[in-house]
Amino acid sequence: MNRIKTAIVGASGYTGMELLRLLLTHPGVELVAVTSRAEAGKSLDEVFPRFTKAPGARLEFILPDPDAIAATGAQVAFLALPHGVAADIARALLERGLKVIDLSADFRLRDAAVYEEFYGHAHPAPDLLGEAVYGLPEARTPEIQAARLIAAPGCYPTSILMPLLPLLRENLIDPATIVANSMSGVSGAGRKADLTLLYVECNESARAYGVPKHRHLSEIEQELGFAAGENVTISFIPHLIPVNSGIVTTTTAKLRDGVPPEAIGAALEKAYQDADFVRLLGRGGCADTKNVTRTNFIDIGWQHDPRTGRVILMSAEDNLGKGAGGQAVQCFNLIFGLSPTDGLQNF
Ligand SMILES: NC(=O)C1=CN([C@@H]2O[C@H](COP(=O)(O)OP(=O)(O)OC[C@H]3O[C@@H](n4cnc5c(N)ncnc54)[C@H](OP(=O)(O)O)[C@@H]3O)[C@@H](O)[C@H]2O)C=CC1
Ligand SMILES: CC(=O)N[C@@H](CCC(=O)OP(=O)(O)O)C(=O)O
Repeated sequence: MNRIKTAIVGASGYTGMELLRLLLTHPGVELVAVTSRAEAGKSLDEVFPRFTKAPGARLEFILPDPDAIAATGAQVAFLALPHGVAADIARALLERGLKVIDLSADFRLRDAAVYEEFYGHAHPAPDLLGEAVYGLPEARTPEIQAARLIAAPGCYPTSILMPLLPLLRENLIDPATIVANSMSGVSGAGRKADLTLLYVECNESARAYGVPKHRHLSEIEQELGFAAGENVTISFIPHLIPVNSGIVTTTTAKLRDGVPPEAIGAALEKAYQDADFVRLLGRGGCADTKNVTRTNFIDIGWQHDPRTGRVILMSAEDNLGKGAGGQAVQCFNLIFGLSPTDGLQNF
């Protein structure tokens, strides 16, 4: 079988490293380019000794220059770059005939004005927003299969949208009552020097941040709105906790009048019973990050509180896995007609 010639742009960061972990042994992938400005000229195993015995470990980092990337024959590029930077490189690679799977936030929103409101600068490529597909595979399989440009969802949004979308589509909950609390490991903030992310600052610390308007609210509310068929505004409170990776999210919302609690479990089963990477824990199942880190799974449990009339949804994923690199590889498998689980069978 011809393997797909693949580039990772921004391969020296945390999501880039997770993509390397998944793609170096993916049966359908030939890794032909990895980029980093700081590491250009060094080989993968020099930068990441953990990959020393992996096939392709001697591949050298190059600069993130679109011509140089295209010259390697790459057919597809994963962009693991900061938002604001990814859009220009995406455009240049699309113009050179590559497909692009962007892990940044640059193409997740349909409305450039909402991007500007939440990201604080004008959208760098508003003309491409119309064709980008929000890459949540369980919700958009046919669109992803046909796409040239994928916007892989954010880590928090994935953990919030996966349990809520089936309930909103079936009109089981009141969207105005949704409250989501998430806790994330520190790798969610990227591999960068930042005083607040130093070991001593984080390792005995747990705190909320980004309140009341974390930038992920923009895509969460966009996607919830599509499912509900109306504008949706929610409360979302992220927290930083002292683990390397993993996100656990607890979301509550009021059931619509007359909806029996069992309808929640039935809607989740209907949506995800055949999904390769969703594990339903049933009523009372409390999702735990320890069961999902280093995998592409999202675990989802639920409970009903008769005192408040609220459903409680509990989800856990790896922010670098289902929240980023793993989900991007799921999209890659769909685009190239590969087996959905290729490269992702880590337990
Ligand atoms: N970490 C996470 O859990 C998640 C992250 N994401 C998103 O994925 C993207 C990557 O995140 P993450 O891996 O954490 O980030 P990192 O900061 O860990 O890595 C960023 C990468 O981009 C490169 N880079 C940085 N600035 C530029 C630039 N101006 N031009 C070209 N290359 C650049 C860096 O290498 P160098 O500086 O050497 O060029 C590095 O390889 C971000 O958009 C992030 O928001 C999405 C979901 C989850
Ligand atoms: C713990 C932590 O800092 N998490 C990051 C998650 C954001 C992220 O990676 O998301 P994008 O892909 O949308 O940029 C944050 O809150 O900014």
